[in-house]
Amino acid sequence: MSSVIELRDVHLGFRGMSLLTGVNLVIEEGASYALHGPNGSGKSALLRLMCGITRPTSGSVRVAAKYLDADRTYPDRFGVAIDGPAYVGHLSGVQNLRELAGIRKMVGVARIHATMRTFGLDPLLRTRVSRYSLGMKQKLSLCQVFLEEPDVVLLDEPFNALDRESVSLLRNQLEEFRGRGGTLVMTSHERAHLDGLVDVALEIEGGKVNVTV
Ligand SMILES: Nc1ncnc2c1ncn2[C@@H]1O[C@H](COP(=O)(O)OP(=O)(O)OP(=O)(O)O)[C@@H](O)[C@H]1O
Repeated sequence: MSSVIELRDVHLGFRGMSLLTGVNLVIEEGASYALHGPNGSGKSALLRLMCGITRPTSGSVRVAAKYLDADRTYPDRFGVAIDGPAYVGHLSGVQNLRELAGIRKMVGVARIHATMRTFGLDPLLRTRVSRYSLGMKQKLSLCQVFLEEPDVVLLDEPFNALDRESVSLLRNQLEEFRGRGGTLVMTSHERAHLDGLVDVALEIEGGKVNVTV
């Protein structure tokens, strides 16, 4: 196995407060990780570090070269949902995804519709996203993550606001993603949702990350 992300002696602080204090962690290709810890322990902050949205105060975060090229600071082939859904409120769900797909032109309308159906969203629904329910916004965010068939997926509380059927749809999608060798790191306060979906459980405690399974 090769590593996708390596954190070496990572410290992260804000305004004199230390959140992470010497994190050493290797995310291996094709493995799935659960990231646990109490509210405010730094789970989202760690996910942001892993994809380069934020930089550590000290230490290093290295993403495997195959996901980066010379002019790239944000890794390629990563699907990330960390800080809640990002969308254009006055557009419909399908219009939002078409805008997103238009940036890289990797996928067409058929793939957009199929992805929406995977998560239980109707591609023909014309409701603007600002009027979507919380669960519908969450599903749209998951569509954004999986639309271009990423190799590495980082998800912060992906089961939030999902009803039972949608939880099952997401679990199916994550199983399929694992089945095709994807690398996954995700948080969930509802540990049962992750049953059978992860190889390694990580726990943030006192600014450090411990492997618990
Ligand atoms: N950019 C930032 N500037 C200042 N403080 C920050 C920043 N990012 C995170 N924090 C602080 O770091 C702490 C940890 O936040 P984080 O969102 O990573 O926790 P979490 O473990 O994901 O929590 P939860 O379980 O509630 O989602 C919080 O107190 C937060 O306010």
